[in-house]
Amino acid sequence: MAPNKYSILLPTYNERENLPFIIWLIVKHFSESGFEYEVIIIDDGSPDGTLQVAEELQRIYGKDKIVLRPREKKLGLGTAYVHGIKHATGNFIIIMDADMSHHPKFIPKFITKQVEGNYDIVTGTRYTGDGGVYGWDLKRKCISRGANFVTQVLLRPGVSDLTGSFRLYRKEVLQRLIDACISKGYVFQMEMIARARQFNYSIAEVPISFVDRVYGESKLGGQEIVDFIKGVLFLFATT
Ligand SMILES: Nc1nc2c(ncn2[C@@H]2O[C@H](COP(=O)(O)OP(=O)(O)O[C@H]3O[C@H](CO)[C@@H](O)[C@H](O)[C@@H]3O)[C@@H](O)[C@H]2O)c(=O)[nH]1
Repeated sequence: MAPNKYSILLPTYNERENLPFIIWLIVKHFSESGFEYEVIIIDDGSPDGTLQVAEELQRIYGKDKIVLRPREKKLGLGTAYVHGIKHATGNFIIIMDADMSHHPKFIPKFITKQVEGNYDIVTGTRYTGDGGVYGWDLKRKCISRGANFVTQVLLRPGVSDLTGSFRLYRKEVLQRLIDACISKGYVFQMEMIARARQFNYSIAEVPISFVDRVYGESKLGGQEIVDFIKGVLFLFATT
């Protein structure tokens, strides 16, 4: 049987400063653990020149390790994953942020957990065990906690952190969930877990520390929050 291969989907929008660090850490942790991998960078026409940095990283680390699948304009986080999976050659997919809030040191823990329990999905949690959030102001903490509380009550997902987005999926599971999911943008992450529960996929959690970005800005704005509330109500009604 062929060894597992892990495709890391890395969506980027204005991540020029962060990209070299996150790629270096991904390469380091995969090299140390010996798992086979590729990183697929999905840049949405970032005006800060992220794609040029990605091209330079591809030159350094090689085209087999750094795959570029850019799009011309900003089309949202959810569709970036949809686009990325089309090009993934691994049998497992890892999705994570490129802004250093998700540390690649957790990836080997996700993989170990998946292998131990033969899970379909392993999801990072900030809200149990050693998990935590560092660097957010009170407003952002309240938004995240509030969103989690509401989704826990309405959707009863069986995972402690529904709005996080550091996850490992079996590729065919992710593909089926993507096909079933309607939401775009931030609520996409939440719908993925809600649909996974509907389909009876097994899900494990790994505590992670989420550290607020130092460079660049979050793309979470008023419209995303409105879309999120609409999305929760839609999932409450349909799952
Ligand atoms: N390609 C592409 N990438 C995008 C887009 N919007 C954001 N990204 C990339 O997606 C990642 C997360 O975006 P942020 O805007 O930094 O997210 P955040 O506000 O910190 O939110 C994070 O935490 C939330 C939970 O608290 C998560 O729900 C969310 O998915 C994300 O992980 C980053 O790598 C960013 O460059 C887009 O339209 N297109």
